[in-house]
Amino acid sequence: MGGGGRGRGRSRTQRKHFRESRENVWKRSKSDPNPSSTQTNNTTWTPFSTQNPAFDFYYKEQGIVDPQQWDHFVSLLRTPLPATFRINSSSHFSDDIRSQLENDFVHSLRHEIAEGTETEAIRPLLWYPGNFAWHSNFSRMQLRKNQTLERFHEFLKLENEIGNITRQEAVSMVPPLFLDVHSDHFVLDMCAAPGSKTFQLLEIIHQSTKAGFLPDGMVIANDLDVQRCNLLIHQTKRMCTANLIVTNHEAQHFPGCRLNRNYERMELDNDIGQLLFDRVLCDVPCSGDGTLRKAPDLWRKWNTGMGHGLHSLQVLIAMRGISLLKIGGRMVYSTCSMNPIENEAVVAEVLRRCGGSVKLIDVSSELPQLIRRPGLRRWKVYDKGTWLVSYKDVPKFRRSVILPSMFPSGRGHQDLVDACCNADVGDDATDGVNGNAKDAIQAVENPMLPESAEEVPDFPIEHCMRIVPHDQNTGAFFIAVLQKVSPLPEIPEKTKIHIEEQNVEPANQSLNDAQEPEANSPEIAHEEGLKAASEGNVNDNEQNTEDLEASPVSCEEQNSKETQEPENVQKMAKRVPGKRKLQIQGKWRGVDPVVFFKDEAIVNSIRDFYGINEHFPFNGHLVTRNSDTSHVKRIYYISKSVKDVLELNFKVGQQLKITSIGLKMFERQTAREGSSAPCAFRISSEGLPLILPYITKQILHASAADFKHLLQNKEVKFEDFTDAEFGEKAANLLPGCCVVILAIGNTIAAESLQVTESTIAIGCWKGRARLSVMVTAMDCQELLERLLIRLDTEKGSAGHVDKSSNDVEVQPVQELDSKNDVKATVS
Ligand SMILES: C[S@@+](CC[C@H](N)C(=O)[O-])C[C@H]1O[C@@H](n2cnc3c(N)ncnc32)[C@H](O)[C@@H]1O
Repeated sequence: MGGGGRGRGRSRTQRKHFRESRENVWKRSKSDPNPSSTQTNNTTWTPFSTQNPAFDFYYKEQGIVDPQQWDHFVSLLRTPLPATFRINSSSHFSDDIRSQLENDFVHSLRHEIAEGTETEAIRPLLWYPGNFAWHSNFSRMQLRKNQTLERFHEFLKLENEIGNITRQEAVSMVPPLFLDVHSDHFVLDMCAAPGSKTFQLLEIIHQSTKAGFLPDGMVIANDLDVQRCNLLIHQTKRMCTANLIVTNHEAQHFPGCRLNRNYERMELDNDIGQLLFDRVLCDVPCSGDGTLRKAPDLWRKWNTGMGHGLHSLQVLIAMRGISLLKIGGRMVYSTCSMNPIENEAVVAEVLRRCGGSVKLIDVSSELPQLIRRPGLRRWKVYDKGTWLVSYKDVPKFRRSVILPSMFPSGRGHQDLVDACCNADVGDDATDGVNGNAKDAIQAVENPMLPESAEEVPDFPIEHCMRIVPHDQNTGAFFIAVLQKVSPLPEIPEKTKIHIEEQNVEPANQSLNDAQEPEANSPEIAHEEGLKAASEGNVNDNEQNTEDLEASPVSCEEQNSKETQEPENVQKMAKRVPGKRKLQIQGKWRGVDPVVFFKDEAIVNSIRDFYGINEHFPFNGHLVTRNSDTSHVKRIYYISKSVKDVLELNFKVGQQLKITSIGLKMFERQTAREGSSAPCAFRISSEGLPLILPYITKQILHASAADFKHLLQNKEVKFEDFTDAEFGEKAANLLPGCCVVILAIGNTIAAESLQVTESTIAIGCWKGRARLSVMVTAMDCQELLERLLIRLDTEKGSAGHVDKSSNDVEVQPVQELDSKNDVKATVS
């Protein structure tokens, strides 16, 4: 999906204005003379009136659509995209959500909206495994504005915020599915922000994990843009995972973290000697023209130069991904662009550079219900008003911009390299894409290039997949699945430096336009995202973080050619201006150190207070973002896999620039009564599901009536609980944090209750006279929904839950606290 900073650098007013102008782009009207408009349930949509003739011209000529399908293709591109969403397959509540959707919305919406038609208003996306993904017949704007859909829209918003549902464009869900991720895989998501695919990868990794356990795998989600990293952190925070590291690197220079060969093998307490991945997702920055349906304003800006400017960066990122892949590992390369220069040309160039060590896999038998088209075998390059069929057609003065690798055969590549090393850069060097004309590479024409040679790739490039809007009413996407079958060939040093440097667009400036659609996608959190992200572990220090910046790479590792950090990192740092310079390896000032938390006194006090049994591993699994452990406010829990990577990172001189790691497990809490609570740390809502099966003290089991009472009132005096015995037990707890579990049926005897994945529990604070709930209003609202569904199921009533007959007061969403945890009002 086209990424890049929509909303970035805009003021609140500018953003509001921007949202409004976007809404005006698709104008709604009752009478529409335009034959290409779409009729949906009595609402007629007039398509955006501005077309881009260059777009039509380019894609018609590239032959991405059969001429007889062209009108259908364009009419769909000009029609708003139907909203799609996915139930979090690893969520404890996914069964509840599914039954709520089926009971409340499929039937009622069909009845109210689509009466008299055969079409269901919402239905499962059949190609998505397990039918976790759903398709609606409404665009996002229809969902927002149509009153009949209001309750459904509120449901989607709430469940999305909580993390049980993710609103995501259907085609954007495809690339992670072709990665074939297993729960024990180490996965790298190279260009991950805003994180919709990262979330999906985490879902897959966690899918069959039992309560209280963590999968063996992990995900590293990386993005170049620090602000988009914050969106990513906000997005993935909803997953409550201990198996994630968020990093902030240029993907093409992602560190290899290879241990010095002289490192004593004996000292390794794990098997990781370098950072290699089972799976790599390479969802690169692109021109984003496959997202026109949700970002029609891109149409105005679209031009062929966008693809040209990104091609080299895309190749570099994909090559780095391949080099970080284990032998036998899979990499998915994807874009939300239809442009062959960003797609087939990149894949073909990667295959050429990898010389047989990487294969393009035929995945036609996977996800059979997903309609896709084969990759193009022929395409042309359009530059300055001319179609170029082969590199030999490129005028000399354009050879800094139009590269051999943009053509199907890729021929001319070696000539370009040779020319780079030999040729003088003359005065005729014109504007390179990156604006540094003097650095532009000059190539000489290869007189040996056979005139008649057919311009097609030497690879089965048709194994790539193109998803187009008019096949299944979606956006457009390009996907290629690659497998590394043997080590990469050694690249001559001279060539390598040249390849690294050629024609790389200064990403932050030029990508902004191209990436706007992604930034405006439904899956992006809005302002709250940034706000909440700052509550993540990006910055946990109260002191000046400048002093604490991660140390630059200091190891003298003897990297293999394959995993070595490209030598020109420092050169790049000198070349790039301002902000980007700060973002080069370990130089970004806002990132706090990651420190293993080893304060035994605190750890023991937590263990004793909650009676956490010894099966829950603490040793080496707790980290903080503050080197002064006496001032630690938050303690994060990391999985064994993340711990192994972190230990490796320390051994190689902290090459990884980590912006977020692990799951917030404990948070310092001071009671209003002063220091009366024996334990200074409360369990955070995010960490509770993981640690719950191991807690033996400070725990209560409430009947549905008392649980509901707590959720509705947030504070309940001990004597006000329906069950007097429960009130008494609550009064007898030690002051401070405690956990209240919803009892099943009429059973509240603790011994008969087993914590499972679907157990509902909340953190509370035991004060002098009352229990106070320590979860957000939004979490309360969501838990009440779950409670009602459970009660309904227990009653055995089939079908619809009539919320109106229940005395639950649901709070309006806008009043909700954006924080995940709230401080309790301690009595
Ligand atoms: C297509 S978007 C990624 C969308 C993301 N995979 C998702 O599903 O939410 C591309 C991302 O690449 C990032 N990016 C651009 N240049 C990059 C680079 N050189 N290294 C790493 N990330 C980069 C952008 O900030 C943007 O967030």
